[in-house]
Amino acid sequence: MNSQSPSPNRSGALLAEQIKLAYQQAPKALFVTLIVATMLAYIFWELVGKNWLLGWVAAIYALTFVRFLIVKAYFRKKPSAAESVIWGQQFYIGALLAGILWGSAGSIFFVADSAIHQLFLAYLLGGMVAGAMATLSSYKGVFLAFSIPVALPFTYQVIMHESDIQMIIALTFLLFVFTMGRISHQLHQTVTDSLKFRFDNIELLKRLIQTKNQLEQRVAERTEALTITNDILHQEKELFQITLASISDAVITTDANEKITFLNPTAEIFTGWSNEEMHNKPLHEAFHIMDIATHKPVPDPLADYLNELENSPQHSECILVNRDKKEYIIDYAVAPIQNEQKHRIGAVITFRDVTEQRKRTLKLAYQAAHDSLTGLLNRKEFENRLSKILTSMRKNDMHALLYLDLDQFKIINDSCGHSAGDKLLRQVTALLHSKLRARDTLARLGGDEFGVILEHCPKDQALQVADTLRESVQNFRFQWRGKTFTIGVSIGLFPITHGNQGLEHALNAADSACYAAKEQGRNRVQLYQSIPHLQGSVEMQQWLPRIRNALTEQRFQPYYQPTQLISSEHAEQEQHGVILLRLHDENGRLIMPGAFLSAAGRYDQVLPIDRWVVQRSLQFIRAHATHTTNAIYTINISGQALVNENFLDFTVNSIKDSQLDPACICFEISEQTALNDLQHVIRFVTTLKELGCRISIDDVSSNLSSLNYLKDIPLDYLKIDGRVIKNMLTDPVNQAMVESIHHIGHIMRLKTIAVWVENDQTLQILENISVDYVPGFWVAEPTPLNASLPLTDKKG
Ligand SMILES: Nc1nc2c(ncn2[C@@H]2O[C@H](COP(=O)(O)OP(=O)(O)OP(=O)(O)O)[C@@H](O)[C@H]2O)c(=O)[nH]1
Repeated sequence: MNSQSPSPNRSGALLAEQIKLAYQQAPKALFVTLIVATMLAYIFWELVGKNWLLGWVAAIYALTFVRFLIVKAYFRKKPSAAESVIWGQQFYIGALLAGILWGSAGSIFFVADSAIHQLFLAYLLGGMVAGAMATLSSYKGVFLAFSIPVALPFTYQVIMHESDIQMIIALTFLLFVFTMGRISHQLHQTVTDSLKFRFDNIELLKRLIQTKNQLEQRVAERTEALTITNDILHQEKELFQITLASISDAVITTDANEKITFLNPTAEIFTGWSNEEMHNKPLHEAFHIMDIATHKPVPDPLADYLNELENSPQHSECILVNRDKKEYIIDYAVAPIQNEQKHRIGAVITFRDVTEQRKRTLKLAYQAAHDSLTGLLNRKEFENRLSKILTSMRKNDMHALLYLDLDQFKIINDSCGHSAGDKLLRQVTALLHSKLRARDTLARLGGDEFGVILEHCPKDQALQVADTLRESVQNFRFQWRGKTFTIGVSIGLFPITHGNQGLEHALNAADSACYAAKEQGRNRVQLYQSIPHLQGSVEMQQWLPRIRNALTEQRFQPYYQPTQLISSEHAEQEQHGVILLRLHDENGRLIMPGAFLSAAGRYDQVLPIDRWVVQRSLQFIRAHATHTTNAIYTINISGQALVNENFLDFTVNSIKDSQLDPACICFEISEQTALNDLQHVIRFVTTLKELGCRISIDDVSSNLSSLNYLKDIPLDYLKIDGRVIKNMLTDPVNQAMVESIHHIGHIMRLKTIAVWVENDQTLQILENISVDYVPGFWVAEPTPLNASLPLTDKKG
C-alpha cells in the first residue's frame, strides 16, 4: 500500500495510533502537572489571593483527576480504530481545558511588580508548553489546543505593563511557544511518519507471512503430490519387478549404450548369468546368439531394430549359447525404450525357448513330406520338387523322371503277409538308394510305386541308370522264413527338357511309359518317346474327363443279352441273361467297354461305374420282375469293386432297398480277379450268397491250380474261357479241356456256361458234353435295357 495516499482504513488506524500515543504519554504528563501546580501554589502562596489560588489548584486537581479517569477508561476499553475518534475528542477537550486552566494561571499568578516572579511564571508556563510539546505532539492539534490558551493570558498581562523588560519577556515567551509549536509540528510529522513506516512494516510483514504461508502450503501440497507420485512409482516398480520375475518369458533390458540394466529370473536361467553379474555389462556377454542357418554369431542383435523403433517388435529365431555353452533355439523380439521426447534410452529383449516346438515342427514337416514306411519322400513332396525343377528349367537343362512299379509284389503280400511286403519295400528302397547319386531324388509314390528325378542327366545316361535300377531289383533276392523270392520292376522314363508341358504331363508321361513297360511283359525300362502307341497312352489319359462326364451326363447304357439253356438235364426253365455295359460318346456313338474300361481301371473310375451299373441293373430287374418269372440276371463286377469294403456294403444295401428276390441276381467275377485277391473275393461272395444271390465265375481255364483255389469259393455258375471254346472244333485238346472243366464244374455242383459259341457244330458238341447254358451272339444280340419292354431272346 502507498504511504503517500493512505486508504480510509489506514488513516483511521493512523489516527487511532496517534490518539493511543497521546493517551500513553498522558499519565506521566498528568502526574507532572499535579507536581508543577502544587509547586506553583506553594511559591505564590503569599503573593496572590488565597481564594484564587486554592480555586485554581482545586480546578487543576479536579481536571487532572477526571483526565486520569478517562485515560484509565481508555486503556480498559482498548477502543477500535473507529471508536478511537471519540476518545481523541475527549482527550482534545481535556488538553484544551488544561490549557485554559494553565493559561488562567498566567493571570492569577501574575505579580505585576515582580519581574522575577513574572520571569519564573514565564519559565514555568514555557516548561508546561515544552512538556506539552513532548507529550501531546503525536495527536495533531492537541498541542495547539493546550499551548495557545496557556500562552495568551500571560502574554496579554505582560504586554499590558508596557515596560521594555516585560516586552522582552512577552516576546521571548511567545518566541519560545512558537518554537515549541514548530517542533511539535515536526515531532507530530516524525511520529506520523514512523507510524506509517510501522504500518508499512506491519503490512509488509503480513504480506511476507501470507506469502510464507502460501509458499509453505504449496511446498506441503507439492510434497504430498511427490509422496503420492513416489508411492505410485514405487508400486509400479514393484509391479514391474514382480511381473518380470513371474512371467515365463526371459527379459533383458539395456540402456542406450546396449549395456545390460536388468535380467529377469527366466533370463538368468537361460543365459546362466545372474542379474548382479551382468549389471552394466555389454549385451552380447549374456545374450550370445547365432544365426540358425549359418551358425554364425549375430554381433549386434539390436542393430536390425534401430531403424524400426517406431514399429512393433519383430520376432526372430536364433540360437542362444549360454554360459555353459549349451544351445537353445529361441524366439526373440526387441522393443525400444523411449523417453517423452521419443529418444531411445534403451531396449527390451524378450525371448523364449522354442527348441522343443521347433523340433516338433520339424518332425511334423518331415512327416508331411516323407513316407513313414521307407523314410523316402512321399508323392506330395516329390511333386513339389519336380514342380520346382520344371519351373527353374533353363534352355539346355536335361533331367529325367523315372516311374517305377514293382512287378508281382502282390504275390509277396499274399503269400508271406503284409509285414513281409513292408520289409521288401524297405529293402528295395535301400537298394534303389545305393544305385543313385546324392543329388537324385527318390520317393515312394504309393503302394509299390517309386519315383526318381535324375537331375542333369541326359536321356541316354538316364536309360542306363534306369536299367541299372531294374537289374538290381531283378537280381535282388528277398528272404522270408527260409524262402527266397525274386521280383522285378517296370520303369517308365520321361526325359525332362526345356519347354515340357508341366508337372501333370511329366508324371502322366512317366506313368504311361511304366504302364507300357508292364503291358509289354514287365521287368523292363520303357522310354516315353519310343512308345509306338504313345499317342494311345495320352488318349487313355483323356478318357478320365470323358468317363466323368459320361457318368454325370448319364451316357452309360446297360444292355441285356440272354443266355440259352441247352442241357436236357434241367427240368426247370430258368431264364438267364447278362447285363452288359455300353457308352454313348459325346457325339452319340456307341462305345464298347473294351475302349474305356482299361482307362477307367487306370484312373480309378471303375468303382463309380460299377456302382452305377448295380443301381441301374437293380432298377431294371425290378421293373421286369413282373414280366418274367424264374429269370436270373447276371451283373459283372470288377476286381477293384470286389476288394472295396464300401462297395460290398453298397451292394448289399441296394439289393435290400430294391426288395427284389436276391435269387434272381447273379454277380459275375473273373477267375483272374478271384485268384488275385482270394480273401476279399471269398468275403464278397460269401456275403452275397448268404443274402441269397448267385455267383458266376468267368473265364475259367483248365489251369488245375486255379480250379483248386476255386473250390474255396461258394459258386453257382462256371463260365468256360471263350478261347478254349473257340478252337474246340479244330483242336481235340480244347474239346477235352471243355469236357474236363464241365466235369469238374458238375462235381462241384456248378452249372456250366460256354461262351464264344460261333456255329451250330460247336453248339452241338457242347450239348453233347451237357454244358448247361450258351450265351453270346449266336443266341441273341445284346439289346439296350428299356424298362418298359419285356426281355426277348432267340431261344426256341
Ligand atoms: N506290404 C505292403 N503292401 C502294400 C503297401 N501298399 C500297397 N501294398 C500292396 O501292394 C500291392 C500293389 O498292387 P499291384 O501293383 O497291383 O500288384 P503287383 O503284384 O505289383 O502287380 P503288377 O504291378 O501288375 O506287377 C497291392 O496288393 C497293395 O495291397 C504297403 O505299404 N505294404
